[in-house]
Amino acid sequence: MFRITPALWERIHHYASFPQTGVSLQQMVLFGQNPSQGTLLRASQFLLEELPIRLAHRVKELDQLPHNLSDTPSITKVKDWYAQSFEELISFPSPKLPPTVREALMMTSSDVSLPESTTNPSLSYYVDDYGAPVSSGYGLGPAPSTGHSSGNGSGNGNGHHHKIRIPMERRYYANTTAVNWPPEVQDFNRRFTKALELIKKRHDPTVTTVAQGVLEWKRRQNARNINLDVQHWLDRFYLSRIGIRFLIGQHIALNTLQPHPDYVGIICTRANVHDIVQEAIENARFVCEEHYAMFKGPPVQLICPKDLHFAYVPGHLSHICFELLKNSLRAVVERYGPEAEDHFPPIKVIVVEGKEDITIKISDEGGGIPRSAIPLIWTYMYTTMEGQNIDQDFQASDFKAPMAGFGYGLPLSRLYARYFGGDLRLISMDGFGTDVYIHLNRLSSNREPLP
Ligand SMILES: Nc1ncnc2c1ncn2[C@@H]1O[C@H](COP(=O)(O)OP(=O)(O)OP(=O)(O)O)[C@@H](O)[C@H]1O
Repeated sequence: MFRITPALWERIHHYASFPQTGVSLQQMVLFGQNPSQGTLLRASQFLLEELPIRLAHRVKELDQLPHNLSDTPSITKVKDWYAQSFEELISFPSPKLPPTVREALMMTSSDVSLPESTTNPSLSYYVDDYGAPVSSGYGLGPAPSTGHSSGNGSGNGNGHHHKIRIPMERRYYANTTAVNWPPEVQDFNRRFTKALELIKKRHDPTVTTVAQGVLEWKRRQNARNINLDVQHWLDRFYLSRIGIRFLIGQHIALNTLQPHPDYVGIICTRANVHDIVQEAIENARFVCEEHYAMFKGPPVQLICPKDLHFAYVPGHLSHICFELLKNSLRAVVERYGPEAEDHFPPIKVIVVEGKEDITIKISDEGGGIPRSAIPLIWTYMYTTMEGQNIDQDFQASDFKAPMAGFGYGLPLSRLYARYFGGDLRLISMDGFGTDVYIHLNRLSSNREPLP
């Protein structure tokens, strides 16, 4: 079993004293196009610096959770995973590179204009425990030296040597197409990708394990709902996890997937909204029919231009739509009863493209939600499904959920929407039905909100 030694704690605290650096979807698209081994190396070096900072922030937070939550075995387990991944990254051996290659790596592009990112509007939602808005963590503060970060191996590796921090777009990217990369570079990229794959896998069950911890704690406290500070903490923690997994997933994809004209890593530059929503409708109806043992679930009407494209991570959008559709289907079935199979009122999905946003509205006639319950629906663990238990199968991934019962659908979907500068809103007409609006920022220049 992994243990956090006092020396490791010291490193964790040191890294946690540095701000995290947010990236935007637009930057990731531009930097990841036609990557050379040099670009990939540069991206690895950025991650070797950025990921330990993000992980360290989380280990520290996991350790300082309020109300003795950090004592639950599940939370301790998650903390150890974060610390272990942190240690693997900070001790990852740097490549031995000839001076010419090191110089080439430091070159940033002159013919590509590097896009800057803008503040993510959802950042204002993530306040710290004292009610103050959290900072974006972006800026020119000092960064810890990892011995990898500058690409020239000049860091002393003891973590106490500071240097001026350059903006993300210059740290992540180098214009390296005309360089002949020695085999060491490819070898390093391959090894680093393998290490990231292991780390990603280790953290697969994080959401369910943390949920388990909160559930244990809720039972111990005999509490019906979770406190506001725990709620805020979970929002920050899960949001940060989306970001860490996005960076890791993007890097693995860039290193391992065959080039595709519509994809840069896991980002689809021409994500077709109609097709993604249609697929989510089919999947949600299937799960609903299985769950209620029905032949035909409530009908879903989709009104969406067939040629509406934008740059997005399709997995994030499918996840949001699937979760919301499941909620609507369940509400309709429970209001009318499974025997009303042929008379269910349809759920309407309308997609519209505006100047800044693409908005998806999902309207159901499932009876709505009483106003008194509205604040609760955004809290984790709030569900009206009977027999709340964490399905062990759910561990496999975030994207394989049962019909309902976990109380994570709405709050997690909202985090996914906010991650790239969008939002999620719900308006209910008690006694009639619910409208949910998914706002997606189509400009994709917002950097990640990093609490
Ligand atoms: N469209 C809707 N109509 C009526 N009630 C809804 C609707 N959407 C959500 N709710 C209510 O909000 C609660 C919380 O929803 P949420 O999606 O967060 O969790 P869940 O569906 O219960 O479980 P899961 O984590 O599996 O999604 C639901 O249990 C339900 O009572």
